[in-house]
Amino acid sequence: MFQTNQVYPIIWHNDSVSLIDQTRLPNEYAFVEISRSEDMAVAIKTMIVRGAPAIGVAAAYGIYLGAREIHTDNRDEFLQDLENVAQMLRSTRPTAVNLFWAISRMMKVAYETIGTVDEIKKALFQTAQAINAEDLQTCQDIGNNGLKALPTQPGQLTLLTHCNAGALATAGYGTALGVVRSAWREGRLARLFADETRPRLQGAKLTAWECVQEGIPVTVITDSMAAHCMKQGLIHAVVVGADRIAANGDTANKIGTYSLALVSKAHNIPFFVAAPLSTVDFDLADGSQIPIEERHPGEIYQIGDTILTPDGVEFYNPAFDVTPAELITAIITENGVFAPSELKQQEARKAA
Ligand SMILES: CSC[C@H]1O[C@H](OP(=O)(O)O)[C@H](O)[C@@H]1O
Repeated sequence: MFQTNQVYPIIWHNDSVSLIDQTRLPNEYAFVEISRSEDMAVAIKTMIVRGAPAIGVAAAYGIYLGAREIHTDNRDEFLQDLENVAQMLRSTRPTAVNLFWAISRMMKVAYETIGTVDEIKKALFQTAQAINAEDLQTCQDIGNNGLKALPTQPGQLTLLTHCNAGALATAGYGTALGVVRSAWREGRLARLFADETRPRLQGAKLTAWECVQEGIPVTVITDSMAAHCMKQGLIHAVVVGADRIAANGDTANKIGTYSLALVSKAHNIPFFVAAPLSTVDFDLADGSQIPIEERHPGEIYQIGDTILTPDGVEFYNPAFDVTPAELITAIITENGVFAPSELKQQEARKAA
């Protein structure tokens, strides 16, 4: 399952969780060892670990780490204290539904495990490990299903992506970048264009880094260049990730995705969303109620030690936007490729 030459952002190692510190890439490939639930919450909130599926996996381990910190043999007391851990992890970031899905799955195991507190803790550890392994397999399935969706272009494709929906944003392999990886490995990809993705620059820093690791030709552009590249005929298709997809296919993803979908439509370029079913919120009829995280304005006005703006200005820093289903050509999942209107049929196949 886990191969030595691949990128895995979250690994259980030496009785703690080893996270790639994504805030230090691409200049440093460093790890943070997490052995306490509070530290996992900080790692998610500060984006040491980020990406919808990845923060779901991280939260799952966070629940287990929290369970380990509870010292009682009384089941009711244990479950009450574990609820407090779950609430702490739920409060880290509001948009990616994978976080809430993973916490819900872990808490269901805690309540449904008949046995001692120690037996519950063991079941929680096994479930966190399973969520990690399942997401890796899911991403590989998404990548392969993406091959059926991509245009059958004479010659090789040039794709464009936004932000980082790669191995770093998942348990490994990636969703949107998983489709790119599969196309590259099948000899169908000529080049990837990566939006730098202001303000956190996940495209320039993380997607480009993943491509260089794998030898995938990558061109980094600023977000505002995407329309021009499309008008020049440089882009054959767009594939992005997702943080929360509503039942009708409306999709919340990194800020800038909505405008990318609009220009894709204007240029009649296929626009794909690649995501596991754990990213679909079937309880939401449409995207109007998806909570959009607002982050610190410093992400806008500061890069490194450089302050970009004068005093006296205001800032608005929504980390995500919502792309309406009608702008999405298809949603690529582990179960296949679906038009947004077909997504509802997949509800029964989503792991509880
Ligand atoms: C595999 S989808 C990851 C998804 O999450 C990213 O957001 P963030 O970097 O803020 O966690 C971005 O929206 C990606 O598309």
